[in-house]
Amino acid sequence: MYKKSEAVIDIQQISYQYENSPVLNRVSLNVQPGSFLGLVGPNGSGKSTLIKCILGLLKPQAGTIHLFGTDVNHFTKWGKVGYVSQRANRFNAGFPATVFEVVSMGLFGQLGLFRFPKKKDHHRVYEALETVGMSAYAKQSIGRLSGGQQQRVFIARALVSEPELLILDEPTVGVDANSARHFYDLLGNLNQFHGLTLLLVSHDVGTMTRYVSDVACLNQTLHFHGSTRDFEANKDLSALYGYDVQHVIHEHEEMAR
Ligand SMILES: Nc1ncnc2c1ncn2[C@@H]1O[C@H](COP(=O)(O)OP(=O)(O)OP(=O)(O)O)[C@@H](O)[C@H]1O
Repeated sequence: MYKKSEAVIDIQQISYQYENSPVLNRVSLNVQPGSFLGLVGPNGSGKSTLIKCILGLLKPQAGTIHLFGTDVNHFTKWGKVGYVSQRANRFNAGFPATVFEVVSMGLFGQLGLFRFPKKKDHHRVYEALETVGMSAYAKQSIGRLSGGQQQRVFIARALVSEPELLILDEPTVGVDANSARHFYDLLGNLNQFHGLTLLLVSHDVGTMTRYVSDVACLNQTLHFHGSTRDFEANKDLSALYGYDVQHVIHEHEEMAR
């Protein structure tokens, strides 16, 4: 039995609806320190909505969410939480920022917008780029990198504030299979050797389950939450959540681009 204060994320019975359409129904989930949780579910099952609730961007109509033991409504230590969104790797070639500048943006939360990075911060940016194997690209323009390389830069941006929890929403959409594999290797290393707690939303269940320690299956309600081994042993569940899921872009997402 875990204590609430020990969980990195503790979600109790949350429900969320957009106007009249219910999306999350009494979802409870906890993420323990050092774990690597893969969140899976079909299109429209509420995964991104759940992530937005965890990040305090949406307020559930019922239930509670605690981050590091603090109610999300009162949580202020956002430097502990890194987030990489679905659309992080979609900069076009003309975007006027270097890789170094993009990663430096991850420090703004701590520095304040009007303080320029000092030498120490400079070092942290390079260290984060080193961790993701992209330090050689620091001076390049972000838009000229491949989708997979951009994605690594966004991980570096999230790492520069030295988070304890990293949340990634569909990070490998639009990235080729080889880059995606390298990307998962990187996440596996961050989890195992840097002790980072990870929450990953992905449709690529086959690849994901080779890396994650735990799996949560969501379709408005939580259908399963347990170890990867137990998920794979449950053949009906792994077939249902593993193979019939395609990534489809929603109309409201398309409009937001
Ligand atoms: N801003 C919004 N306004 C109204 N409805 C929304 C909004 N965002 C999402 N929805 C709807 O809520 C449901 C859940 O969406 P959500 O994006 O959380 O699902 P998802 O599991 O992340 O889907 P996908 O795997 O396709 O990204 C969908 O039916 C979606 O159309």
